[in-house]
Amino acid sequence: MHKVVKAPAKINLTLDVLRKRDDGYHDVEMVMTTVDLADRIHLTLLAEDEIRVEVNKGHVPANKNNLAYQAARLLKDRYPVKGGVSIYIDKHIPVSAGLAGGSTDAAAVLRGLNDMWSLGLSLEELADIGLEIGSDVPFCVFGGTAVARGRGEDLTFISSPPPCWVVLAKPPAGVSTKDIYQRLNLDQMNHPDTEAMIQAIETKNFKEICNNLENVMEPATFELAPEVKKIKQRLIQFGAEGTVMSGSGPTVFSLAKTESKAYRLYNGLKGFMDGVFVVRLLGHRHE
Ligand SMILES: C[C@](O)(CO)[C@H](O)COP(=O)(O)OP(=O)(O)OC[C@H]1O[C@@H](n2ccc(N)nc2=O)[C@H](O)[C@@H]1O
Ligand SMILES: Nc1ncnc2c1ncn2[C@@H]1O[C@H](COP(=O)(O)OP(=O)(O)OP(=O)(O)O)[C@@H](O)[C@H]1O
Repeated sequence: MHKVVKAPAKINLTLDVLRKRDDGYHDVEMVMTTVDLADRIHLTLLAEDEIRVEVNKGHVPANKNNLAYQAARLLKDRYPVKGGVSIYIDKHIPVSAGLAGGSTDAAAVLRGLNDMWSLGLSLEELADIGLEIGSDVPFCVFGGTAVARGRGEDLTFISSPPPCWVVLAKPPAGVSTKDIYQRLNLDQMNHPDTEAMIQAIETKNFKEICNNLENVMEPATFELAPEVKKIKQRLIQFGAEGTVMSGSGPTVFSLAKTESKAYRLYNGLKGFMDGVFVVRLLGHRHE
């Protein structure tokens, strides 16, 4: 049996960090949504008890370190599954970008294998399993638009933002999520107005969504990788309606109401860097 599952990237419209917890993680409050930039996960059932991973990009691990492998392993170890699976990842989402590339691949494997192995698990149960892999996995199991709290697993779904375009700019800078969390100055940060963002989304007010984009991780990432700040400034100079960094970065994105506006930003940036994408905001849950 063979199946192809789409694994879309996420962006953080707001990202707030509230406190450090005793378990080493932080309590967050963030508004997340999905964009139409997706990996495609090819799943093929195997008769032998083996989990194989192949990726069409050299620098992504094709072994047990791959989050997609870990998702299959957790299901296979926990449920009475006969045989194994071959996972081929057709990667389109930039890696280590703040777009949850690995997490969404893991989530797609959970959804796909739940079906193919007839496990009958609910999305909530898959999300619980996903949290063992990473904090962004539960959201990726559902997709859509949600306020994520706790470590990121406490999800409240809200309506999708109005249709719009997203220009993503991923500079080559490498930043570690763990490192950025550790560098946050929790006593001194510009917290987003999460309620105002939720209101703006619920009322489909594009301008207010743009005005409320905010990410408390920006100062820490900008300090480590100043080019990320430069890209944000460039997008603002080019007339972007709203611009912010996604996750711990280094991807910065702008929202654009029209395709022509999105391509104006794209063409402006392309002169300076590779790694620029124009995609649509998805915002709705996986079918
Ligand atoms: C920055 C975000 O991408 C925003 O969506 C997420 O909060 C990070 O999600 P992720 O990459 O799935 O993170 P994980 O793989 O669970 O954790 C990586 C590291 O980030 C830190 N971490 C992560 C999530 C969280 N709520 N608090 C944390 O302090 C921890 O040091 C952890 O060791
Ligand atoms: N399926 C996968 N796709 C991409 N990277 C993976 C995958 N599995 C494991 N990794 C490893 O995870 C690391 C982080 O990659 P990923 O693309 O998930 O980061 P990210 O977009 O910053 O995630 P997040 O937004 O959740 O913090 C990479 O260094 C890579 O080696």
